[in-house]
This record gives sequence, structure tokens and C-alpha cells, in this order.
Amino acid sequence: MKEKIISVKNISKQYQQEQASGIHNISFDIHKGDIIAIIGESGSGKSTLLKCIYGLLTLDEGEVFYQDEKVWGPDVLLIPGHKQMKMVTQDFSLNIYAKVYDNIASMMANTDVHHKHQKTMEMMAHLHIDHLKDKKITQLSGGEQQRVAIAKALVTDTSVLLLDEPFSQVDALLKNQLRADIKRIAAETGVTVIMVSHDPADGLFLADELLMMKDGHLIERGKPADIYQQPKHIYTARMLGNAVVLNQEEANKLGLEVKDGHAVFYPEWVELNNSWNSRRFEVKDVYYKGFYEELLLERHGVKIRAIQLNRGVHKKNDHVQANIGRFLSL
Ligand SMILES: Nc1ncnc2c1ncn2[C@@H]1O[C@H](COP(=O)(O)OP(=O)(O)OP(=O)(O)O)[C@@H](O)[C@H]1O
Repeated sequence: MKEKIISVKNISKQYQQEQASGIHNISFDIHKGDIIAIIGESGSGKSTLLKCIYGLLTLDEGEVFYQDEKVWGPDVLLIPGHKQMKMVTQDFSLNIYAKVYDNIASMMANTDVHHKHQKTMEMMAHLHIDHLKDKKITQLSGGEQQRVAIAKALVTDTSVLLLDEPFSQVDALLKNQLRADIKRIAAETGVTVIMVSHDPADGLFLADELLMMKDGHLIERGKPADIYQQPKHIYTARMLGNAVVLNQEEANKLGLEVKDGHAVFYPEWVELNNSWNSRRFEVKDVYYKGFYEELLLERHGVKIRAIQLNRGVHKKNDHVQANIGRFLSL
């Protein structure tokens, strides 16, 4: 069992008197070396939760602990938080006039100049930015600046790295690279990462554990594969996998037995085949998705979506046999 590094105990934070804002009664533990992704729609409280863990906000209720030490907020400390925790925000907070090397080195005291130099060089190598050492921040791309910001955060023997929307400034190509980098850095350094993202794919790719936020509440948590395959909420299935959600009447029309609630399934759970129990659907539309196509299918006025890996097999207006192999009653 991994060692517990952060404990969040019943924390609440409301902005003004608006019930809808902030976060409500949230508790969980984080284990050393894990990557945690906080996922949720805009306004669900992701950033507020991250700030509360970091000690940036005064809590209305509850406590946050780094190991056994309480993380104090701005009501108690001039520089709130815990020295083992560092946050990289979307604006990176770099000194844009200074060189990359100096940005990183400036985080350490001058008491041991040799150590300071060594640590800076080591961290730049980890982040693959050693070749940028003498460049000014203004000469760097968004992705490069982000690596400098992470190096700066980690150089002081940080144990917990908090990342607020780490991929918001970069294009799709670089995003894949940065996701892989964060995974590699966490594995190499043993740092615990807590990140906030509005893109669930980040969490599915990177995280050991996902925390799903909705309306300021932590509604479920779990390993990406578990939470994807067995979500407890329609919201989670929708956020993580573009799920098809049918109400009871629609589900019954397709022969799916749902007592109350909804039938929920992902397009990849729909099998296009000719098995005895498959049903005939009309292809209403075909969406090109690169290495696969998504088919919009209809039967008895109910629309569902399915995945077609071999392009062009079924076309618009065709009739296909489809079997909803698995669905969840939510
Ligand atoms: N400083 C503030 N003052 C008042 N209300 C706030 C403040 N910051 C956030 N809120 C409100 O609290 C709720 C949660 O906001 P938060 O920024 O934590 O959500 P989020 O999930 O990070 O959203 P986004 O993905 O859009 O950044 C929202 O309703 C928001 O309007």
C-alpha cells in the first residue's frame, strides 16, 4: 500500500453567499507518487478544489493535511500552503526578462552555489530543456515555457506538484508530448501530481485516479479504466466517453430493459453484426473520425451511435444490424 501524502477532510468553500458557487464537503486521500486528475465541466469547482488543497483559499469548513501537517490558508499564514507543494498556474508566473537557467536557479538560495548549479542542470535535463538554458522566456514557445515552469516548481525538492489546466496553452500535437512528459517526470522523480483539466482525455491518459466534480461536489472517483467502464453517473459517462443516453421509453423501444432511469452505453459497445438478437437500424449519418467512423443509427425513432472501424462499409441510408452488447442502467 502506498503512503498517504495528502488528506482532504470535509472541506467546503463558498464564494459570497451563493449556494451554487465553490465546493461542498469534499474528502479524499492522495497517495505518494500518484497522478490525480480533477475532471468536470466548466464551473464545477475544479480550480477551487485545487486552490483549497494548495492553501490559497481560506476554507469555510474542513482541513487539508500534507502527511500529518496541516496546510494553513491565507487567514493564518502570510505565505500559505506547504513548502513541499508547488503549483503551476496557466500563466506560468515566469520572469520573462530572465534566462531559462536563471528562472529555475532563482528558486534556490545561494548558500551552496555548486549544489544550486547541479540541481538546475539536473532539472533542465529531466524536462529536456537544457538546450534552452541561455534563452529568454520571451523567446520560448508556450510548451517550452510550461516545461520551464514545471522545472522551476520541482527544483526545490517538491513532493506534490499541482497543475491548473496544464495543456490549455498548447496545440494538439504538443499536448500529447506534454502529457507523456508529465507521466515520465512523475515516474522518474516520484513526485505526486494533482492536475485540473476540462479535457477528460487528459485524465484518462495520464491519471492513476480521476476525481469527477459536478456542481461543487465530488460525485465519484476511481481508476480511469474502472470509472470509464462502470460510471455511477450519466454525467461521468457523458464527460468521459461521449456516451449515448436513452430514457426509459426510448430504451424499451430498442428492447433494452430499464426499470427506471436511463440506458447508457458507449458507441463502441454497439456491435454491428448479424447475430440472432441484433436489430435493424437505418444509418442516418456518418461522421469521419480519422481511423474510424461514427455512425448515427435510428430505429423506431430512437437514435444511437456506433463505431465503424472499416471506413465506408456502411453508408448513409443503408440498413444495418446492430446489437447493443452492453448497457448500464443509470
Ligand atoms: N473568486 C470567485 N468569486 C465568486 N465566485 C467564484 C470565484 N471563483 C469561482 N467562483 C464560482 O465557483 C464555482 C466553481 O468555480 P471554479 O473556477 O472552481 O470551477 P472550474 O470547474 O475550475 O471551472 P473552469 O473549468 O471554467 O475553470 C463557479 O460557479 C464559479 O463561478
